[in-house]
This record gives sequence, structure tokens and C-alpha cells, in this order.
Amino acid sequence: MLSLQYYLPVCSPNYHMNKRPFFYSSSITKFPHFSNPNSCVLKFRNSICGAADADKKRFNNDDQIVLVDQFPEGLEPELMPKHVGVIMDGNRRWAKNRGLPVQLGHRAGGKAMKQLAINCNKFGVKVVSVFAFSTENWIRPKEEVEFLMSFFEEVIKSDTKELMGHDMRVSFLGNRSRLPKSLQHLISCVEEEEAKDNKGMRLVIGMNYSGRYDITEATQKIARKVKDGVLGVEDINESLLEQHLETNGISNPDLLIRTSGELRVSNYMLWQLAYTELLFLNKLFPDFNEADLVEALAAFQQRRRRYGGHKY
Ligand SMILES: CC(C)=CCC/C(C)=C/CC/C(C)=C/COP(=O)(O)OP(=O)(O)O
Repeated sequence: MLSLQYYLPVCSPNYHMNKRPFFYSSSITKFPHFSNPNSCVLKFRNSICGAADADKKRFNNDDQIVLVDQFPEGLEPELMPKHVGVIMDGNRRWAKNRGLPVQLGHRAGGKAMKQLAINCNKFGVKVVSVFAFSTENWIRPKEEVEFLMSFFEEVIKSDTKELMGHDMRVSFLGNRSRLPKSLQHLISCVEEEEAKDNKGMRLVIGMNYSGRYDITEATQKIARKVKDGVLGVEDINESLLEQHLETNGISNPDLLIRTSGELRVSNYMLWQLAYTELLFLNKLFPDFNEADLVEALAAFQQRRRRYGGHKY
């Protein structure tokens, strides 16, 4: 059990006391950090309860709340990005720098990915999408591709199952037909299990995925509907195209983090990134830790998003 760290009379410690409490008149689930039952325990009118139970209650202005798990300093829970995309780059360089085989770089990347998901969930992020394998990655040495395919199975069997135990949902993007049959089967099982109403953060894994693939597939689906007379050419608009992308139902990334110092998006979610805030870090993915995540989220919270408008 965690120890009590500080009192929270109104909202987060970073929240100015003169501002209106975020959850003053509404359900506590609107306060992202509190919506995660694993991340905090609240003291509510002299009784301790988990955030999940607190959700069923209503707060009054004079309720005293004790947050058991500390929310990182410098982060505003209410300004958290809803969807964080991550291009997990630099596994091989990480291994090479240490004189290790490439496989160990990917293994270290797998550990960093699991921790990333746990931390994002803790901070109230709703969706984390990760680019695990692009449609171009097949040109890598056969041995590495084979390792990655079996490693993905290993991670999905162990880590993602564990994440689902944390109330997270796991789903996949990309063309599955080229993946090994056993991996395809595993992915389907995980997604079916997802239907078993987990309510926590969503982890979306891009596997044999790319932005161009996604847009091309969507275009074909629409073209077929036009050919069959289900849709007219004039029905085609941005919203319709979005509905035919694999990410339909998932909000566009608010923040995209790419590790390893490369300054490109490498065919990841090309449509969806139109107004995403981009952050490039000079760190190899296996070294990406909680402090880096907090720094990235804090940097995001400093950005002013204008979506082409003129709000200053
Ligand atoms: C199930 C699941 C999603 C597991 C996650 C494992 C994981 C982190 C996979 C990423 C693989 C990959 C192509 C990384 C990019 O670094 P790189 O190999 O391109 O490294 P480099 O830029 O140094 O060459």
C-alpha cells in the first residue's frame, strides 16, 4: 500500500486554488488522474476509497481529498493529451552501443513499451498507439524479422495480457495477412478478449501498419461502395474517409513522440497526424523512461494548439 503523500483540498497540487475546481459539479471521472482506479486512492469524508468507488459519489466544495499516489510535478491532469502516439525507434542502436545482439535491443524496447503503457495509464492518457512494425520493415534481415514476429507473440502473450489485467484494452492496426498465422490468431484472441469491457486506457499496436497503407485501403473500400451504388462520389468527404481508416473510433494523436533523434514520421498515421504536436527526443527507445514521459507530457502542455486558427 502506498503512503499518503499530500492533501489535496480542491484539485491537483498544480492547480491554482483560485480556479474553479475541475470536478466541482460533476463526476470525478472527468478528472483524468482520478478516473484510473490503479493510480490513486481518495479520502472521502473521512473514509478511504479507491477512485473507482469515488466515481459513484459526488463531490462537494468542502470535501477533503487525499491523493495517495503523487501526480508528477509540472503536469496538469486536465491538460493531458488524450492520445499519445509513439514511434519506438533506436532499439538496434541501443544494442549496438553495448556490443549486444539486435534481439536484445528489441527485448529492451519491449520492456520500455510496457512501462510506457503503465505510466500513460497512470497519468490518465486514454489512448497510446505504438508503431511496432511498419509495412516497410519486411526488408530487414530475415533473421531479425523472424525474431520480431516470435518476439511479438511472446510480448502479446505475457505483457499485453498483464496490461489487460490493469483494465487496459489492447488492439492492433495493420495488414495482418502477411503476419505468421499463429500471430494472427493471437491478435484475434486478444481483440476478442478486449470486447470483455475493460474500461482503462487503450493500447493500439501498429503491426505491418503504415499511414499510406491505411489511406489506400480506405480509398479502396470507398471506391467499392461507389461502384456498388451504396455511395455517390459526392458523399466522399473527410469524415467519410476517416470512418474507413483503421483508426475509426480512435481519436487522432494529440502528441507524437519519436525517440532516437530521427526527425521524420516514417509513414505513421499520415492522415491522423494532421494537427498532432510532434516531439523528437534524442534518446533511444529502450532508455525512454517515466521521467522522459513526464517531460514530454509537460512539453505538450506548453504547446498552444491553433488548428490553423488565430487564437493568441
Ligand atoms: C508486441 C510489441 C508491440 C512489442 C514491442 C517491441 C518493440 C519495441 C518493437 C519495435 C521494433 C522496431 C522496428 C523498433 C525500431 O527500432 P530500430 O530497430 O529501427 O532501431 P534503430 O533505429 O536503432 O535501427
